[in-house]
Amino acid sequence: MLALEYQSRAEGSVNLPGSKSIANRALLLAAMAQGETILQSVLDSDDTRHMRNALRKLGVNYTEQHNAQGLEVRIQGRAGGFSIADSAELFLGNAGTAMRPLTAALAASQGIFRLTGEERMYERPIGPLVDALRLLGADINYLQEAGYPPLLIHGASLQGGRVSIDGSLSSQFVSALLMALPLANEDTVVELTGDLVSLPYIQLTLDLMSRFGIQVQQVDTRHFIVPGKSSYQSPGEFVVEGDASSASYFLAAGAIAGGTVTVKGTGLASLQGDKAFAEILEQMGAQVAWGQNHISVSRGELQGGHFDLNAIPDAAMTIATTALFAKGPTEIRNVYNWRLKETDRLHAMATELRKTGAEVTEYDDGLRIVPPAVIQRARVATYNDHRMAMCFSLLTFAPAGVEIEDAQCCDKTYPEFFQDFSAICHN
Ligand SMILES: O=C(O)C1=C[C@@H](OP(=O)(O)O)[C@@H](O)[C@H](O)C1
Ligand SMILES: C=C(OP(=O)(O)O)C(=O)O
Repeated sequence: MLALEYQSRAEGSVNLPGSKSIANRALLLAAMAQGETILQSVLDSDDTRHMRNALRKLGVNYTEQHNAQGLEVRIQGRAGGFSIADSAELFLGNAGTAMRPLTAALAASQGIFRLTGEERMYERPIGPLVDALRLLGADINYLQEAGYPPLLIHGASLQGGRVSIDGSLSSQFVSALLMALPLANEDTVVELTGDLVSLPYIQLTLDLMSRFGIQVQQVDTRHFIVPGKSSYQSPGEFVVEGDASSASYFLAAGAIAGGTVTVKGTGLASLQGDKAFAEILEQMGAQVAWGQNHISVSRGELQGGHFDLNAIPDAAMTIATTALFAKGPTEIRNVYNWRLKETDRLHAMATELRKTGAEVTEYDDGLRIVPPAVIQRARVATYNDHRMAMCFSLLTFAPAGVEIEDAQCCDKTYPEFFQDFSAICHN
């Protein structure tokens, strides 16, 4: 249990760790590309370790070295899919950005692959992705419950042509399919169905594919054409930008208790949708200054509000704890898929926010949070969810402080979070 005592002020700057979403995409695309890729500032955390270990088991040659910018990974690309002589078991923890993309890439590779993970991974759906891949000729079997990992994949050649995929539970299904389709035998027209979620992550995938030499044609918001029989091309050196979701905890600290807090590594030029978190803070009353590659936030009189946060589901959790410091209620809506992530985040968040004295209504797709007159000291359970540990750290700015159970679950995306966070906190 980690006790965070009262801190009256937030001030300083932080060099963000690399983006999880970009690192796991870049690692996979570099492994399938023609030529050597040197990835710089790669996030070194559980989620990217699962991807890196999986690539190693798939026979990808790479070296790792720490330098001043963080982790450098030099990858010898395979100029195509993966090929192993017999079978491999890949343990992917609870990393959605490893499980979903590898499922698609391995369905189009050679060999027999068993994809396993933590218990929670077996409760996170993958059915819509498997359905789409099967339509293209993939041979994928569920080893436990239909629609969920673990999976047994017999690599096959994917046909291409036309395919539709339901994007209403996770954008990762769409991203995974798009990234694997250059391995198919012909071009593929992809149609997205359902109420789409987390859209900026699909754009991120298209941007990364383009950086690795594959141009996807976007016909309209629901139709894409991906060239088949194509190989990714190494961009040479590629620098992973700072993680915009990780930035949210520091920016919220500035909004609540600034001083000015600056995050370095994400900003106007960032490819990540979660940079929009700073705009929500601004709407709540914080002062925000943008640079190409940094964002600074200073304190303002924070007001609650009504926000549709479907586009920024990860940073949205930080709005829920920031809401405790705002005047008036905050409603966060259209985040139904919080229920499918590291834990049922709607339920977990409602339960833990109530411990502070807040009045919380849990909807199917969101929360209404009425802040308490005085925030109570809570012992916050984290449900093995890194973002629960990180977003509740903001309660250090309440005079009562906060206690966080199993705080080290932040290892999933940000092992040094509490060191970096304490460096901007002052009493
Ligand atoms: O594609 C990605 O890198 C991600 C997409 C989002 O998931 P959903 O599309 O499931 O909302 C996000 O929550 C996750 O942390 C990373
Ligand atoms: C939802 C998340 O992770 P994953 O990539 O496992 O989906 C997250 O990081 O908040």
